[in-house]
Amino acid sequence: MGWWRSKQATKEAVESDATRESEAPYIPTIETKPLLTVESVERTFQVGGQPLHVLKGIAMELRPRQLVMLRGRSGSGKTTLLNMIGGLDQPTKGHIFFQDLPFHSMNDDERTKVRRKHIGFIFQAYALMPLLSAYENVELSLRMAGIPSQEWKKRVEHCLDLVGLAKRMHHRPFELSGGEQQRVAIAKAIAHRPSMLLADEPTAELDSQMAAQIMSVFQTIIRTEQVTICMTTHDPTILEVADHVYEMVDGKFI
Ligand SMILES: Nc1ncnc2c1ncn2[C@@H]1O[C@H](COP(=O)(O)OP(=O)(O)OP(=O)(O)O)[C@@H](O)[C@H]1O
Repeated sequence: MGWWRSKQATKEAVESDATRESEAPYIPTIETKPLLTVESVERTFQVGGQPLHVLKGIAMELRPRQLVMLRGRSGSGKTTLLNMIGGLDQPTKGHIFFQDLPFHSMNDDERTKVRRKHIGFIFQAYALMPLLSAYENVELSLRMAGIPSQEWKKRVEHCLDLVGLAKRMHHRPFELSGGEQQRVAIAKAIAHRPSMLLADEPTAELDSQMAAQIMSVFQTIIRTEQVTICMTTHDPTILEVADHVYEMVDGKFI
């Protein structure tokens, strides 16, 4: 293809994109107000009577429908930070606002209520009930969140369909592969429609193909469920799908 023709092809592609864009409804990709704001956060543990400074002044933001990754070596403080973002732990110093709610000054009961309604968690080791089927595992999370029982069936089926497991919903965890179990855990974590999903090393136990499937499911649920995802990882190969990567070294971002 000559220079002119390739230029013409590009022009046509741009014009047809522009036409599609003008027909599509306007959906802003990134809203301006952050979902979560972390300001000057420090976390110190007392170990054997000595202070251990694990987080040393962290500032970050999560915006609606972003996929954000925390990357760093083992022991750098990623899980400690994720626990704080999810309201499971509180900073020694600094502020964490989930929307307008000050996680740093709210008590355990107040944070638990926010967590149950608005946050979903995914762990490295799936955390499924071994005797319950995929369907029953997801249903359990709706029951725990206090969702009315008449809504369960539709929502459970929808969530399992989203993660590509509609045909496996009556399997128990031991009848599923590691990647499939992690996808059930994702369905379980999004069932109550949280606005934020936190995942601690969700791909660590999986081979690269299964890890790629999990990242593809994350991209789908950001789009369809309007969720924001913050995850920790060691894996450099999955970083390219992130909207933002925070690199942590010894309790600080670099
Ligand atoms: N409750 C605690 N009490 C004392 N020390 C703690 C506590 N929680 C975490 N630490 C210490 O804080 C440091 C950071 O731990 P953290 O689990 O946040 O690291 P990480 O980056 O998530 O590591 P990994 O990738 O191995 O999970 C470690 O030295 C750990 O021993």
